[in-house]
Amino acid sequence: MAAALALAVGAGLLAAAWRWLRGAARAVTAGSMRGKTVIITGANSGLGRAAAAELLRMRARVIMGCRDRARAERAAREIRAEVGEREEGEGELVVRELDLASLRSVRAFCHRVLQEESRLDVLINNAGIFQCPYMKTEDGFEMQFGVNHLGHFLLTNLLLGLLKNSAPSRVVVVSSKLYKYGEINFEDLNSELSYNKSFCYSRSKLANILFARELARRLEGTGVTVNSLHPGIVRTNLGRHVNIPLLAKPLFNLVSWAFFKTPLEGAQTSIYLASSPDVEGVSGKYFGDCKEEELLPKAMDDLVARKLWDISEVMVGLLK
Ligand SMILES: NC(=O)c1ccc[n+]([C@@H]2O[C@H](COP(=O)([O-])OP(=O)(O)OC[C@H]3O[C@@H](n4cnc5c(N)ncnc54)[C@H](O)[C@@H]3O)[C@@H](O)[C@H]2O)c1
Repeated sequence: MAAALALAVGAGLLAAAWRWLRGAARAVTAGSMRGKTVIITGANSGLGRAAAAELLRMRARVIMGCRDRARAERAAREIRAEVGEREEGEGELVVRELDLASLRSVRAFCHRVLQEESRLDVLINNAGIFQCPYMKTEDGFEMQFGVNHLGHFLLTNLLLGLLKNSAPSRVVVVSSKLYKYGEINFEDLNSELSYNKSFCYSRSKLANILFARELARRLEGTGVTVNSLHPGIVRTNLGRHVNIPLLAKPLFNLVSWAFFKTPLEGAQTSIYLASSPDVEGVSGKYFGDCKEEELLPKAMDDLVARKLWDISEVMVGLLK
């Protein structure tokens, strides 16, 4: 036990030194988003919070779409304190209620955005739920598929007109490398026959990529680009439903501190896709560490992507 602990501490120190040497803790993005409006879902925690702070630093008007208003207001206050006061027109942080597990809430959020905002330059579909026990959304969908895919599917579709009117504009979809273990099992999209929390997370993240590619195809020529990404393994609150035995917690914390990315490091690809001139006009691609990456054939299956789109339209009530 003592030897294992010493080994973990040694490895942790080595990893920390490596991170320091390569300067990974520094933000790699810079530039101005002055005059641009960005929506980030799940912006009060983890990757979304880090992206909100960076985009505010870059002078964007950032709308934080969050489920829990009090937590989101607290996060917004903290971010403003970190970033410093902004002059009028030099960036702003706005909190709006958005529960992706409720189609009613998604519709209300979009209704308010369409009433209040004259433009939308970037939509970052970031919020996510990971490996929760079997639960259903307000509308009766399996929670991970409902929040990670269907909620964002409706949200994006309802905001498409504003994105098109603001073109060139961008949709950024936060997926995960775990998509590799998912399948779009059309006969049980709601997991009524069986539920496996890991499979359902992976399936929802595969759905994110198929959605992004299909949306990119549908938006060709409109000036709205759509790309998906995986952020790497990041130290956030995403694992709140994962039970780690009490005794293993210190070791897990040490390993995650040493080897996982910080939220700011993990958010770099989202920020890059939202703001960099390098990806102007690039659409339908998948990124990791700010570089395009190859996808497995299952994530490039256009027939599955179209079928998923059609079924999702019916599930969220866009098509009767
Ligand atoms: N952390 C990682 O290692 C990792 C790896 C791959 C992909 N991701 C993806 O990154 C994204 C961000 O996750 P994170 O790691 O920052 O985790 P996080 O838990 O810190 O943040 C997730 C955010 O989503 C919000 N959210 C959850 N359910 C919601 C709902 N019903 N309505 C509105 N918001 C809701 C949470 O409140 C939170 O703000 C997720 O899509 C996740 O799948 C994370």
